[in-house]
Amino acid sequence: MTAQLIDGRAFAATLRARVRERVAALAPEAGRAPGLAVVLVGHDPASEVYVRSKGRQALEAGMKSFEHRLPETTGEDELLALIARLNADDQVHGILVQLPLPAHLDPRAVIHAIAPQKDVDGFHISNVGMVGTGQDAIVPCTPLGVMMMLRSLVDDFRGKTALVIGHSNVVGKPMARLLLNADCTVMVAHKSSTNIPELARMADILVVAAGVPGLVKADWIKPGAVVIDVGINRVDGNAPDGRARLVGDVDFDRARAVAGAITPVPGGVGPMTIACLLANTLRAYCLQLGLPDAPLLSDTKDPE
Ligand SMILES: Nc1nc(=O)c2c([nH]1)NC[C@@H]1CN(c3ccc(C(=O)N[C@@H](CCC(=O)O)C(=O)O)cc3)C=[N+]21
Repeated sequence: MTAQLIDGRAFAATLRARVRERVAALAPEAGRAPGLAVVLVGHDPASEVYVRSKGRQALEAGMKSFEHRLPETTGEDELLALIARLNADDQVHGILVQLPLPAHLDPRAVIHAIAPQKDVDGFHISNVGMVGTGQDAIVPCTPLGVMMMLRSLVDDFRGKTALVIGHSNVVGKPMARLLLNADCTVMVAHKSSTNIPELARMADILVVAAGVPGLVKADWIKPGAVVIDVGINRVDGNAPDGRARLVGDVDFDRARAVAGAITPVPGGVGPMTIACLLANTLRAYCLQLGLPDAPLLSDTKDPE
């Protein structure tokens, strides 16, 4: 058997088109468009790439994009003052502070300074707590994108068993909560747990967000399982042009022969993360303006 490839670029393109249509219908005048502010402190080259593509995709969706690039040496007071201004700015409906922050800045203090209704990353304790208690809230972009892809493949989460490898606040923990909210049976493993292979073999749904290239071996995978690879690791060499290439946390070439469906890296979860940021910005806009907030992709089975 060869696994079905889950095309994250196609899902993301469909979601972006739906966001664009909804924005055009809700805010025909540019002056009233949803606005996304992205804050980048310092010069992490990978972060700069994401900031640029977020800004470009926001504009393509008919939104306004505000970029704030601050020097590496920015003090916490200065960053908190910027967030206070963005919280008060009625052109800004979504605020994302790019992580990781330089070591002298406390990410918790910064995240919790963002108004929860503008927290399009879904990292504020208020949104985290709402999702944790099964309430409607702004959901972190990566797990949201994963749920949208899973919904197209899994008819009913009841009776299904999932393993999430990695328990970060950004991916693993919210991922586990969303699967629980969908009535899945959920296991969460630390990446260095010695019994991961046995746990994985029980999983109908395997979500890997460990940041370890090739961690998940083909013989850990239950035949026919849905495998979602959240890892984005840069490894040197091997690309035809000798440059660094991206690989996931799953031994993809061998896993393909066992899994029922699998996401590639690149072109899997990554593009959905950015598309979900736009969806969250639209959602935040609707919440702030008291507009109805209809589902975009989560309720559909087919990305076409
Ligand atoms: N507050 C905050 N929120 C984030 O969501 C956030 C962040 N900080 N810091 C950095 C990480 C990283 N991240 C990615 C998003 C999309 C791709 C993506 O689209 N990747 C492409 C490949 C891109 C390439 O070629 O480099 C793919 O997987 O196909 C990757 C990484 C969001 N992050």
